[in-house]
Amino acid sequence: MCPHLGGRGLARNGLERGETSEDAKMDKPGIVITGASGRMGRMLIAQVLDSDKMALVGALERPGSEWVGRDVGELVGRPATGVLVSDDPVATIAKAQAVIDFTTPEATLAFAELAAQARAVHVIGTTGFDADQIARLKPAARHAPIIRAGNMSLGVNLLTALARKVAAALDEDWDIEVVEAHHRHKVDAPSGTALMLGAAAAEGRGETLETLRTPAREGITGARTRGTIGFSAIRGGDVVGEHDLIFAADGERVVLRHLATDRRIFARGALKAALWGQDKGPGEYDMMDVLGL
Ligand SMILES: NC(=O)c1ccc[n+]([C@@H]2O[C@H](COP(=O)([O-])OP(=O)(O)OC[C@H]3O[C@@H](n4cnc5c(N)ncnc54)[C@H](O)[C@@H]3O)[C@@H](O)[C@H]2O)c1
Ligand SMILES: O=C(O)C1=N[C@H](C(=O)O)CCC1
Repeated sequence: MCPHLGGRGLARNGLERGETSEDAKMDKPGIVITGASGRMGRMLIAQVLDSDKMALVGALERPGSEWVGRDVGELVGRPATGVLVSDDPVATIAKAQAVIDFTTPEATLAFAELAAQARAVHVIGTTGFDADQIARLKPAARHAPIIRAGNMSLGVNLLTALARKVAAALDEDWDIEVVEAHHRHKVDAPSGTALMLGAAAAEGRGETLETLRTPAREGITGARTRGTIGFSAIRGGDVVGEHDLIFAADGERVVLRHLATDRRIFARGALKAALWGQDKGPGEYDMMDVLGL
């Protein structure tokens, strides 16, 4: 781990004598967006540019991206901002008070180390981590806050709290299944949201998802094993994200459903997390912490 490069606690209210609004803007938490040209990256850049509570200080793309060296304004169909897309995470993250990251698991692991060196809040929306990759985030969380959630929307986090309660109230006569649908470009399954809902249901039953999760079904699977949690994934078109958590018993079903129709809900949650984390100590947090659920 390198010495402290960045640091938080820069936010303050009002202008100092002789200071312009542009100067004051620099005292707001400086945000770096990774995966800048991605579906979420563009959404995040637009929301940070529109916010009066934070300032965009950097944007990252993978080396070789056609967007490297171009102004982020161009990415979101706006005038030039002076912030150029970079492929240099070391120099860019050193300037950050928060890094908002919706990329890939391996990229996120590298950014976690750099955010920790800068003592910057790392907001992780990336999904598709395996257990080993999640464990590899731990050293970074000893130096700065990491806020990670498979879904940053208020609706899904509320539903997750509800899922825990419903699962606690219903016994194993109620089979639990998660069915999710996403756009044709999504690379991971089950979705991060599906895993959040499954984990909450398992917790409600006093178990972990690792013990209750049933492998994906294909062929002659045999009858369902009582008490397990199953997952099914649909991929197609431009579906933003749909999740059903189904509790199925003889004669009746309870279905908890979330439908996302606009990616702005995820970006909104991520910006909230970046601000919330500014006065938090090192550690691992999630959106339930941010939202106080
Ligand atoms: N937690 C949530 O609320 C939430 C919401 C939406 C998407 N996601 C997740 O966010 C991730 C991204 O989703 P998306 O739809 O924006 O994908 P996307 O493919 O459109 O965007 C990912 C971007 O990351 C860039 N990237 C990859 N490696 C990089 C690197 N080393 N450095 C910099 N940039 C790099 C890619 O070039 C791409 O532009 C996925 O894991 C997705 O599941 C999470
Ligand atoms: O578009 C995606 O990819 C999404 N990923 C998250 C997940 O895996 O649940 C959240 C919904 C959209």
